[in-house]
Amino acid sequence: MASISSISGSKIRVGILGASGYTGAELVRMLLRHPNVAITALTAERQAGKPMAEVFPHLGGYGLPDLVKIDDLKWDGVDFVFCALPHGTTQEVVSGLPSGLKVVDLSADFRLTDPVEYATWYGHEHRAVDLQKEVAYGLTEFNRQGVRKARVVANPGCYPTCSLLPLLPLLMDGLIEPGGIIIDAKSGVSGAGRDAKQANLFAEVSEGFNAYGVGHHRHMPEIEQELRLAAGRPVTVSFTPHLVPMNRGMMATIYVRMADGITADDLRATLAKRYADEPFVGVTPAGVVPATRHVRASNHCLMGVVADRTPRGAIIVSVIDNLVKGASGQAIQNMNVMLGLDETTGINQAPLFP
Ligand SMILES: NC(=O)C1=CN([C@@H]2O[C@H](COP(=O)(O)OP(=O)(O)OC[C@H]3O[C@@H](n4cnc5c(N)ncnc54)[C@H](OP(=O)(O)O)[C@@H]3O)[C@@H](O)[C@H]2O)C=CC1
Ligand SMILES: CC(=O)N[C@@H](CCC(=O)OP(=O)(O)O)C(=O)O
Repeated sequence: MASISSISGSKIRVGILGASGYTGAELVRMLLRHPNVAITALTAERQAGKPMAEVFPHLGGYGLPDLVKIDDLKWDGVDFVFCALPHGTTQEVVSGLPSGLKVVDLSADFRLTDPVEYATWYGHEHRAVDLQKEVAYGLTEFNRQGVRKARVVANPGCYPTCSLLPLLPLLMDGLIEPGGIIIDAKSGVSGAGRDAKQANLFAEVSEGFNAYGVGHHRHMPEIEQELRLAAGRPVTVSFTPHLVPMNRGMMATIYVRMADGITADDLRATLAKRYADEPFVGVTPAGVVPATRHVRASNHCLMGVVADRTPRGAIIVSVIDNLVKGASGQAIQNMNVMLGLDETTGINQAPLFP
């Protein structure tokens, strides 16, 4: 049998932990068209031992390695790791990896910089406090330098990505007030992962939709952590996620109060200027708000701004694909930055419409 390095030539040999899950499969789908990458290892837990095509028939015929348990993985055949495991399992796994490996972690385990805050929201002590200090938060458009230098990158959550991209530039420029921000967000069901859960059964999800985590969702501290850095002072948000009957897609409808003398046109102009050179972030023209199908299966975030009738009120609508810019696409964007590749390599496909 040929060795891994001779199969992959000079390509970067990538391992995906959690490849039997939704974000793992999305990483595989996207990396198969990445010209600098060879997928050399895929792991699973309950599905270990199976060929990828048995778990995901749409990924058959690409010569992918079979799924193995993490403990059975041959690390000498891997240069770069994507970790797509449930939060709570990842701190121990990542801190046990060979020290030369670069990692993008898609879970929430390394996103909160304060281990005390982590313990408060995730219900257990942080298990890799020393490693946490060297992790970069990977909202790529706002931390390229940190991501470039980091060995471990914490990929942001899907709701934080969708909310932070419009809010950060406006807070940084003092165009909106840091108090009273309301984020009313909706996610497709793939956001909850592939694990069987009663709440995600067709009969529970279809023909209706529901709010969840009301008043206490764990993405709140992550959003506030990054908004605090942008505003230079504490920021609290009201954040309510909803589960809607679609497979993929996410929308955040955000209510903000503008600073004195600022108009919705000013907000739109500021966002358009901030993102003019960004390949993955766009702003819709006045009078147009984006829909989830405008970014489906792409690494794009699209946002629109409208004046509200309330005094100094504005409404921002931001959309992403939770599995792409909200997870696997942004993870590959971060890998590209960490490896000094063109940031758009392998992930610059247009959205799938309709
Ligand atoms: N889905 C989304 O839209 C987003 C997800 N994320 C985060 O990305 C991570 C992966 O999410 P997602 O792909 O949706 O999750 P899934 O539930 O679909 O997949 C989880 C994966 O982890 C494996 N796994 C589960 N438990 C263990 C364990 N104890 N040890 C080793 N492997 C294990 C599963 O293997 P098996 O099935 O074989 O047991 C599976 O491959 C999560 O942390 C999630 O919060 C982040 C942003 C968006
Ligand atoms: C629809 C749905 O259930 N979505 C998930 C968010 C997915 C995600 O980004 O979660 P992590 O922070 O674990 O990465 C949730 O609300 O928990």
